[in-house]
Amino acid sequence: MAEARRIDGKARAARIIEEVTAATSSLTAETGLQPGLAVVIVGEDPASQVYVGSKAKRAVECGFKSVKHVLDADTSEAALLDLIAELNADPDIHGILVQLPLPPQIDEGKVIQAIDADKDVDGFHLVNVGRLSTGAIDEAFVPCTPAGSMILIRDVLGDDLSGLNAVIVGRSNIVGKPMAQLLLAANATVTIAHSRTKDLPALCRNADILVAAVGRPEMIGADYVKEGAVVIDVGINRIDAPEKGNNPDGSVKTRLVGDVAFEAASQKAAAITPVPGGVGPMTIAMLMANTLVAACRAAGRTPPRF
Ligand SMILES: NC(=O)C1=CN([C@@H]2O[C@H](COP(=O)(O)OP(=O)(O)OC[C@H]3O[C@@H](n4cnc5c(N)ncnc54)[C@H](OP(=O)(O)O)[C@@H]3O)[C@@H](O)[C@H]2O)C=CC1
Ligand SMILES: Nc1nc(=O)c2c([nH]1)NC[C@@H]1CN(c3ccc(C(=O)N[C@@H](CCC(=O)O)C(=O)O)cc3)C=[N+]21
Repeated sequence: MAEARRIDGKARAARIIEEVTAATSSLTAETGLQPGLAVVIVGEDPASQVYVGSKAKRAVECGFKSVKHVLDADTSEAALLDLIAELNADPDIHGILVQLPLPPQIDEGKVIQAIDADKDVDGFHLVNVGRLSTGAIDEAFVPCTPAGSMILIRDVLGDDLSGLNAVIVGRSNIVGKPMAQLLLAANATVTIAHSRTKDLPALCRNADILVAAVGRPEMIGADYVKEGAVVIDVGINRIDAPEKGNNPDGSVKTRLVGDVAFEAASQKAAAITPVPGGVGPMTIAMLMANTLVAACRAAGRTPPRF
């Protein structure tokens, strides 16, 4: 079979950002309301800092008010909950994102549930999880990574996935489970695999749609891929790249790879997302889309669909 089509998540994300920017401009012109996004980061994890930085940059591009709160790594749970209460009460803030993971002294579940469900642009609050899993998708905030992945899948296969087998590798609350809900809502036959799954390659070879959200660099090789499958690589793994030489400080340079061995899997897939430039940019675009939706709802307007 011919080499797979490379799904350009970066270009697709740029189109979503354009749509969000246009819709924001009308919302602000007609109602005077400017969408506001607050991003909260606890600690100095440099990888997280990069994501938070690009989120803030995109938010400004969209015409949002963007606020970033960086708290010390040793911040107490109580102090973080106080900040969330403040943001919940702030009428200029429509979306709140608390970057995960949080340091060990803070209970992540408690923090997520403290965010006003109507400002929960990550879609992690139990109310939004419940809406998604009961089919009230239009009222929910859908988690950004699965929502972005779903757009890429729909671009290739259309809105109705009837008769198609989807396998998701990974069962996290932020990626695997909501991804399964979206695929199910689109009529796919869904299987969720994880570290206890028996004979994973054989299971994956049954997938017309294969979503890898494992966190293991290039684990999904050609032997996991059905001929003609659509492969969505959610994984973001930074690995040493000695071939690139060293940084000025003597440390070895790194590169980003997904959970899928891209070249090998491309020989069998019909379409596949790269890393970088695949799901990652879509995640950020959907965060902007969710923030716009939150602001539209606050203004009593029907939000656009993405
Ligand atoms: N592109 C983006 O925007 C985003 C990318 N990511 C990336 O996606 C990946 C997954 O993230 P996340 O869901 O948070 O990760 P988690 O670590 O929460 O979950 C990983 C899942 O993979 C399963 N798993 C681990 N090893 C194996 C294995 N050998 N075989 C089968 N299953 C396995 C685990 O199984 P078990 O439950 O049994 O332990 C678990 O369900 C990471 O690389 C992360 O960086 C995450 C969020 C956004
Ligand atoms: N509350 C919360 N919400 C999140 O959505 C969330 C989080 N916590 N914690 C961390 C993960 C990870 N994540 C990514 C977002 C964008 C890229 C992204 O844009 N990646 C670029 C490359 C970026 C680079 O070069 O480093 C790409 O794949 O092309 C990656 C990863 C969101 N996450």
